[in-house]
Amino acid sequence: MKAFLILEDGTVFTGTSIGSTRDMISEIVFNTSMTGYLEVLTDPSYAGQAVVMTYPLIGNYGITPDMESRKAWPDGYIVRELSRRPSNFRCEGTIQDFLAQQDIPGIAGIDTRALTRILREKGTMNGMITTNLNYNREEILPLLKSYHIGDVVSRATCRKKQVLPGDGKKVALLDLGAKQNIARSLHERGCEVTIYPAHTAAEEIISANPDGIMLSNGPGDPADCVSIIEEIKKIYQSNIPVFAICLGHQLMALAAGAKTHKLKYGHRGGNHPVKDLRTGRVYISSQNHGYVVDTDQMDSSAAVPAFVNVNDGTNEGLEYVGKPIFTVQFHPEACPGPQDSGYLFDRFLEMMEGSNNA
Ligand SMILES: NC(=O)CC[C@H](N)C(=O)O
Repeated sequence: MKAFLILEDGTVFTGTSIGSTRDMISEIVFNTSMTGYLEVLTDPSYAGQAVVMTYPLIGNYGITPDMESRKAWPDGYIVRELSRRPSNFRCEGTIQDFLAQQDIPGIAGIDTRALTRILREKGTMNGMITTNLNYNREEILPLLKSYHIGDVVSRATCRKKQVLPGDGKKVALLDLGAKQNIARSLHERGCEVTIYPAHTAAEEIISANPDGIMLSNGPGDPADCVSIIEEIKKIYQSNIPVFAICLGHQLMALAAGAKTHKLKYGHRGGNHPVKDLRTGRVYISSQNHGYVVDTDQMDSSAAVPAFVNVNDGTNEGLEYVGKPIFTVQFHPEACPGPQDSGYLFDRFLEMMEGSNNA
């Protein structure tokens, strides 16, 4: 069946429908990872976005047990070509069936590199995938222009508190739409991990007396998370060690009085170089973010840059002054992508060892 991708600037791509055939409107973002499409699909940070994969052949190893959460999150999925016959000893099905089961509309057979060039030059924009042959472009364009994602963290977070037992440090993980490998990375280092829903009051977390608090990744515009930022301000005031990733990093910065802004087309992929300003060493990181902390206007008595993106010089991490808090914009939990920065979980463990609170 034919499908169309209509962009906010009026460009139309014609391809083949994959997954669900219903209409969808979303923000269109591109990911440059060459593998790990299942971890991308199940990363809750994609809630409220449709993902274009720039790598031209997707689905080669089918659906494997590499889910990063309970379901797929993107509103839509855009590929050049889907593998017709996946092959892998762990393969449990095809991506086509998975997208249909998860009710995600997609489009295949379009020039995803041409599409990515448009998004890179004009910036991220909204788009629609439709299978309606009689779509009316003039009616659709204003809908695309006025579309706004809204509160996606509430959709992506867990419903109930959950505990992963361990004999080591007690970590409270605030689930803003967390990828599973964050909890797994702490758990495999012996930690007892208590996962809290995003709207948990800071008092509840602090009164459980954890050795450390981890703020996870998550979807949407960080500045929209007004009530969560208020709770994070209380976490900032406590002297409990904090490690935060991506949305967690942005929310801690907002809680400390900084500002965030939207990047032209974001960083999404598995080969973004980041420099650790403490050691001068560069790591290749996994990334998925559209917003960034504005360090130009940040009060340097509150926090100082700890990592910087080597490609565009944007902030990739902060170290808080006089507080056991450090936060990163990239993904040390990888999944998908390089595991080079996994050592940051060890740094968090060391920080919990050294803290008065621990
Ligand atoms: N992976 C994330 O946590 C992303 C954070 C935020 N939603 C952004 O796009 O910048």
